[in-house]
Amino acid sequence: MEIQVLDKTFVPFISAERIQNRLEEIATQIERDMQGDIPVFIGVLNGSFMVFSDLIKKYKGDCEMSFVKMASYIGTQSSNQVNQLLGLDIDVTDRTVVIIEDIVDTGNTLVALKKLFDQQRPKQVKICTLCLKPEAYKKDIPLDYVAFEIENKFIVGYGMDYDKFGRNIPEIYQIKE
Ligand SMILES: O=P(O)(O)OC[C@H]1O[C@H](OP(=O)(O)OP(=O)(O)O)[C@H](O)[C@@H]1O
Ligand code: HPA
Repeated sequence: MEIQVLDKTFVPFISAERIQNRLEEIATQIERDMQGDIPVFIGVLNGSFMVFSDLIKKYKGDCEMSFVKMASYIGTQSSNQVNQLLGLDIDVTDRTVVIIEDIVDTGNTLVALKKLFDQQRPKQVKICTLCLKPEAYKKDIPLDYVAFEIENKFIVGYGMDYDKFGRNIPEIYQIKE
């Protein structure tokens, strides 16, 4: 069923069940790749709060976690300027960092995050994202874990907003054009 968020109409896109199934697979994949390392999971606020919570509940190994807060979107458009609103409060020197994003779109946020983390000389930085828009992403930072590759259309729900609204919707909706 269609939903309305502010002035835009959205149609159902990825169900809550499909999200949980993919997160189960990705948690298992990360566990396998850690090979004894204790990762530091970093959630990128605001958008990643739901995927972060669900993914780390499915991760069975030892881990640490923290958050950073970045913002760049106005409505449905990237402003191309990524502002860091909350910085890193954990020492990641020589640690394996797993950055958890809700979506990689233009990749502007990812470039800013990579710069922030590389300054701290971690052992490695892995990138995990719930959604990736391959047509929009033109940066060369490799993505390690991608739950869904999607077309280049605006989405909302499961943490992601349209102009601050829609984050609390438990599944993902796509804009109706
Ligand atoms: O690849 P990009 O084009 O940079 O887009 C991806 C970023 O955009 C969203 O954040 P936003 O800046 O909207 O802040 P929010 O997390 O508070 O919604 C999303 O959570 C990603 O962090
Ligand atoms: O499609 C999107 N929806 C919500 N937030 C976003 N941030 C980048 N792309 C998107």
